[in-house]
Parts: sequence; C-alpha cells; structure tokens
Amino acid sequence: MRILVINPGSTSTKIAVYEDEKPILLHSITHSADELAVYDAITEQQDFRRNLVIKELHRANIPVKFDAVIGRGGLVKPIAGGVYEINEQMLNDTLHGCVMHNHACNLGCLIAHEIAITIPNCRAFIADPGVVDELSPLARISGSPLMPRICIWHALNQRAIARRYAREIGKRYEDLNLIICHLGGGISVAAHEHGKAIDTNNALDGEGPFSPERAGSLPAADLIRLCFSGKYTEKQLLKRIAGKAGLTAHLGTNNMKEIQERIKNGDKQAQLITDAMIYHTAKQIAAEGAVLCGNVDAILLTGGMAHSDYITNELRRRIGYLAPVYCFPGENEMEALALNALSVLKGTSKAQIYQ
Ligand SMILES: Nc1ncnc2c1ncn2[C@@H]1O[C@H](COP(=O)(O)OP(=O)(O)O)[C@@H](O)[C@H]1O
Ligand SMILES: CCCC(=O)OP(=O)(O)O
Repeated sequence: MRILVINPGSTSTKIAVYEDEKPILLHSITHSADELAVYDAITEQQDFRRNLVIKELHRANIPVKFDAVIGRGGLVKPIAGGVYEINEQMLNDTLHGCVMHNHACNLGCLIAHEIAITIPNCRAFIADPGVVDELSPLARISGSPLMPRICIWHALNQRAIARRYAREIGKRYEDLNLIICHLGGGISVAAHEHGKAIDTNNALDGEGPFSPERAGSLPAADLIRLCFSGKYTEKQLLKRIAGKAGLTAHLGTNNMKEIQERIKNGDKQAQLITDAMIYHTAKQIAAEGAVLCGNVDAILLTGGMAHSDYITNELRRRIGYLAPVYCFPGENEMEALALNALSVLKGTSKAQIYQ
C-alpha cells in the first residue's frame, strides 16, 4: 500500500510517502513568518502548500498514485481521537465551521482531499486532530460561563510520543500518568491520566505559555481595552494572539535556531525572551502536575524546540523535581498518520464518520 502524508504546521509543511510501514520519502519545508504574512487567511495558503507537495513528489520521482492520502486534521468540532474519513461535512466545517480557527492544520484535510479525488480508488483521511477532546469536567470550567474552556493541542504527536515512550519502557500508555509538552510553533502541555488527556492548555487561542508564534495567556482586561481602543481591527488583534505573537512579536522571527545564534552572538534581548518562554512553559508543566495530584510517572518534551539542549536543560532544571524528564525531539506525526491510514486500509481498524 502506498500512502501520502501531508502535515501543514504553523512554521512548516511536512510531506512523507510510506510503502506500508516503510518511509520512502520524508521531507520538511520551513516557512518564515514573512513568507506567510502575505496570506490574510490560512485557507488562502492551500494552493501554495499543495504545489509544494506536488513539486516535492516530482522532485523525488514519485508518481501521484496512492491508496490513501492522510492529512493532519483541522480544527473542526471537538471529537474523539482516531482516524476519520474526510467527508463533505468535515470539509465544510474546516472552511466555514461556526468555530473556525485559523491554523495551518486546516489545510491538511483540504489538501489531502484535493489530491485524493484526482486518483482512482484513493481514500482520504485525517487522524487525531488538534480538537480531540478528553477534558475532565473540572478542566472545562473557566471563571466565566460565557467562555468555557476548550482544548486545541498537539493531540496527534502527544499521543504518538506517549505510546512510543510506553513501548520503550515495556508498559501500556493506559497504565501511565504523563505530562507531555510539545514545543512547536505553538506550545501545548497536557496531563495524560491513564491514556486520557484530561487537561491541556489551548495552544492556539491564548492560553498557557507564549511560543514562537503564539501569545499564550494575556492580561484579559488589557486585551479588552486594546480591542476598544480603535487602533486595531479584529483581524489585526487575532494575529496578535496567533501568528504575529510570542517570539515573532518580540524578536521578529519564529525560528528558534536563528534566535539561538543571536544569543551566541551576545543578543541580550533574545536571551531574555527565550528564558521567559521557558519560564512560562515550566509553570504550565507544574500546573499539569497539580492536575495529576503529583502522581506523574514521567515528563516528556517533544516538538521542534526539544532539539535545543538549552531549552530542555532549563526546563529540566525547573521541573525535574516533579518527575523524570525525557526528550523526544521533533515529532512522530508522519509515522503516526501513515500507520493510522494503513491500519484502516488493511482492515485492522475502521475509519470513523465525522458528523
Ligand atoms: N534543531 C533545532 N534547534 C532549535 N530549535 C529548533 C530546531 N529545529 C526546529 N526548531 C524550532 O522548533 C519550532 C518549530 O517546531 P515544529 O514542531 O517543527 O513546529 P510546527 O509543527 O508547529 O511547525 C521552530 O521555532 C523551529 O525553529
Ligand atoms: C493545532 C494546535 C497545535 C499547534 O499549535 O500546532 P503548531 O505548533 O504546528 O502550530
């Protein structure tokens, strides 16, 4: 079986082709904040990112002929984890959903569908999208009944890393209590209690630590004052929450490798802002420790920034008291998506229907 995997992130587009379990292509294209700034809405990037996928397949001499195309799932309605067949309802909710969130992962479903319909007998899927919702009743309650908490997080990678860690230590994910911190374009920190993510910050909409391109938690009253100041449009202010926020707002780049170079060259501001991001991330990890009443088997650090020894060592210094800390730099998303699609194609599992 040949499977095409498409994973659009806020700072990258990742492409893979699998021949059953074996990757025959793994490729990641990095996008600078400037390159993406020309697009008003994320959905406007569909042609640009689809063309990158097709170009890469041509470059690698791989014909556009697959048994399935699977994309990173978008921000549709809150759903249970698992594999979903892409359908009209999902496409519609991705494009015009009542709670449409502007994030690159929405393109995963749109591009997977767009490519799959050009290939005879090719199925199109998504798996474990960022709206997988397993929050506990307590976690849903915020201080305002007008705004209950919801979660938008790196469900796919967190679950894949959790299962990988459990396998490595010879245990079941369902028997462990884990705190997993994904350090990507956004940062999500979740408390996994016996295989369920019972609490996580909303990594997109302004909750938790700031990140390469997210503001994280902000002073709410100041935000309201800014909204009514007449100085900004709604679109501009939403960009200040996700897109032109966090490291991008403070330092003009979402690229942590570049920021580390600046720090090496003595840039004190870059050092201060990076340290602040680590500080707030550590606080979020400690908060998830309280969710698990301190019964934490391990803390797992993953995502692109987990490649940085400076960041992981500083996090370890601050939260190592809570549980042993292990690093899984990068992500396991491409393999997780491919194996999810394969298991449906082989009939080992069934694709769920999005409604
Ligand atoms: N080797 C590395 N060292 C430090 N930071 C890195 C490294 N590789 C990637 N990053 C940073 O990780 C962040 C992106 O993480 P990633 O998980 O790929 O994000 P996304 O999927 O959200 O696009 C960026 O800030 C990027 O610069
Ligand atoms: C969909 C929310 C998870 C997230 O923040 O993803 P990125 O780090 O890829 O932006």
